[in-house]
Amino acid sequence: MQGPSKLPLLKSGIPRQQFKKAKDDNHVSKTETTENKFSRYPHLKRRSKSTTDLLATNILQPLRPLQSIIEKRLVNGIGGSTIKIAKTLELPIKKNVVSNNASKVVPASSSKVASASTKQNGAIRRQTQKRAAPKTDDQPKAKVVKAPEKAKRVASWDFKTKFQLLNEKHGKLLNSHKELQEKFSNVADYEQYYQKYNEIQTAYDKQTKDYEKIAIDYTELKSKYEKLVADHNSLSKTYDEQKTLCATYADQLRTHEDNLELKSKLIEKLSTENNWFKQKALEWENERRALHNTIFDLKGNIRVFCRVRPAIGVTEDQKLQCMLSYPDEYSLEIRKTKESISATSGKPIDNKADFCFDKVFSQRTTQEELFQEIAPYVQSAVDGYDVCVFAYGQTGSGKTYTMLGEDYGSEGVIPRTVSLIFRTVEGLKKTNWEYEVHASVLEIYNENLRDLLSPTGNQNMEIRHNCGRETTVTNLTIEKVENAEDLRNLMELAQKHRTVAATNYNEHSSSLIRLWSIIYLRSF
Ligand SMILES: Nc1ncnc2c1ncn2[C@@H]1O[C@H](COP(=O)(O)OP(=O)(O)OP(=O)(O)O)[C@@H](O)[C@H]1O
Repeated sequence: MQGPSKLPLLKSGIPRQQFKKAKDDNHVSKTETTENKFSRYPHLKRRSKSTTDLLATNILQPLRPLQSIIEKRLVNGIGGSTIKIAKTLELPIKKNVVSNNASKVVPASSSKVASASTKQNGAIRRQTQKRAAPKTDDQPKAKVVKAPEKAKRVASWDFKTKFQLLNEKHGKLLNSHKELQEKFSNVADYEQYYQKYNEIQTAYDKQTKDYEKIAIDYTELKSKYEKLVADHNSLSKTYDEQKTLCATYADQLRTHEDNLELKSKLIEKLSTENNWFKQKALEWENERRALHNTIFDLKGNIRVFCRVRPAIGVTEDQKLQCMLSYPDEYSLEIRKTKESISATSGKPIDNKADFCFDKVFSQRTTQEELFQEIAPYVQSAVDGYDVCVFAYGQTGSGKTYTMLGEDYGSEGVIPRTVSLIFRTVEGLKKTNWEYEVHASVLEIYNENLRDLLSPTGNQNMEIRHNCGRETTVTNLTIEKVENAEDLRNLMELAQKHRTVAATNYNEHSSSLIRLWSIIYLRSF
């Protein structure tokens, strides 16, 4: 260890080697420092300390709150005079602050000019640093470049002048403070900006909510869009299939159209032939009618048939009084079972009788077989000729059974005639014939006429014959019938009226003539 006592001391009492080191480190001025002077003039040092304390208490301390503001203003480019004041007052000044004036605060390595200026004013700066060092050890140190103007030298003991200078600087600081206050009046603008900011924030929040809503809608729409795209693809596929199908159908349609054209021509040809055949059929029909009528004329206009009904209420062991035999289809032979002897000659009487008819129907003849013989007359009626079919015989002989019949399968002549008429008419309509069928039912009893289709049974009726050989009955109900069912209904109605009227006369009287049906056809 090297103790300080062994080093040569300077006049101020500082070891020379230490002083030299301080000088090299630029911590100590070449000239005599204020501290040395104070050490030489203790009374000045005491006065100086009390004045510095006074300044620090009364001037510097109130100005401390402005320190940060001044720094900000310096950063924002406030004039170099403020920097000077700050430097003078040893206020901590931020680095990297560049002023437009001659005085600058710059980084130590940023400018050679700054270094040169620092050298020129090294003494003053070192003095200031030395004074300020004990007060603000923890404050950041700033490299201050003083303006090149020559500072007014003030004697170190002339505290009055220093105080005046400080007062002037204080006044300048106040002015600066005033300027700053004026500039801080822009706070109102900031409030407006803040209000504007709030409005913008509110609008931003609203826009954010709208955006979120739109985002949700967008998601839904996107899913819908994707669904629609899928549907579109499906429909497109179906459309393509249908298009292909349409093309196939179009080809088929063209083929059918060609076929249709051919068939139309064929139909036209067949239609011509059909008309020819219709014409021929009409001619043949007229010829047939003429031949049919000729045959009936040859057979005779009035034809008599005989039908034998089976015995009713007779058992097989009971012996009948007569025997029937049918030598041929036109003859009927009746023979008595008991021989009788002539009272005059005493010889046996011939008990046999022979009858001839246009046709004989035995008791085994069915309704169908009988109608086969009647049917040609129906054809004559349809051909336009007058035809009358009636049954004659004693009571219980089977007239009603033959003409009307009984249950299903044993229908008589009239129901079968009705069915045949309408079948024939339907066939003839195809050969351009038009038919109307009318029906009436008339009963004659003791020269009195009764209309069986009228509920009141019209009494004022007369039979009249005109020159055209047409026989009519006045006030007779004539109903137009469209089909077989209509005609059967009319016959049921006539049967009903007949039953009511039967109480007024003798049903078994030979004076009763019942014209069950007068059916006439009108052809065009
Ligand atoms: N061919 C037949 N086959 C079977 N039964 C028959 C035949 N003809 C008639 N009959 C029967 O004889 C009975 C008398 O017949 P129907 O009533 O037809 O006689 P009718 O001549 O009409 O008598 P009326 O003049 O009194 O009215 C009936 O019971 C009927 O069923």
